[in-house]
Amino acid sequence: MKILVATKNKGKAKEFQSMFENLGVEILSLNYIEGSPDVEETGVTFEENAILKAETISNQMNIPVIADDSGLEINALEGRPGVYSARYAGIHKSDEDNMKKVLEELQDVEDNNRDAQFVCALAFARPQKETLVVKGECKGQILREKRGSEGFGYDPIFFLPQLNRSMAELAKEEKNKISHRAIALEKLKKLINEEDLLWEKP
Ligand SMILES: O=c1[nH]c(=O)c2ncn([C@@H]3O[C@H](COP(=O)(O)OP(=O)(O)OP(=O)(O)O)[C@@H](O)[C@H]3O)c2[nH]1
Ligand SMILES: [Mg+2]
Repeated sequence: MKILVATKNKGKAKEFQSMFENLGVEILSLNYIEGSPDVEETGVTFEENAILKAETISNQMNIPVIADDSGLEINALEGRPGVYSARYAGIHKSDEDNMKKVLEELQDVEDNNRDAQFVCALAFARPQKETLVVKGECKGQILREKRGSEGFGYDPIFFLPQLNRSMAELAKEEKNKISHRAIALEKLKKLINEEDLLWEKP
């Protein structure tokens, strides 16, 4: 079985592939589809943007599609970068630039006020069926400098106190057990299962 994930982010696509591996599902991302459009993320919430991406691509291709809209919310920055996480330092800036901006903004913020969470909304859009939407969160703290080289995005500056490591110091199997994306995906699988049970009733 193949599932299309409406993302151009290679880090996300890899994590989905890994999380679906033991189910025998192959994940395709928009990087495989020539000329696939950039869906404009005009929503103000993660859920709105996930629905926008999933429904636009599902309507265009007439197939079921999962989309992920995710980001980092930092309490001391009133929830920023939030839905702007991918473009926090500017549209064409890199993960490095985004991390640098966050670290600079938090320079004078005390260690006990650096709480943050990663948030992931997943939308599953299907032709002629209601779109399913779920959300997962993972709590941590923002470090003062990068640690580790796994993962993507802000992982090197996101510290998990309960594991005493940064997200970028976790092996992919470990991240894919505790991450915002893993938690959201578990919820989505549950919803799909419940739905199947409903449909299977005589
Ligand atoms: O360290 C991180 N570990 C993660 O696990 C993670 N998940 C999301 N993020 C950040 O949030 C943006 C999403 O923005 P986003 O949902 O719009 O995705 P994107 O624009 O990169 O790709 P697409 O899916 O829209 O095509 C990303 O670029 C990252 O900066 C993460 N950072
Ligand atoms: Mg995006």
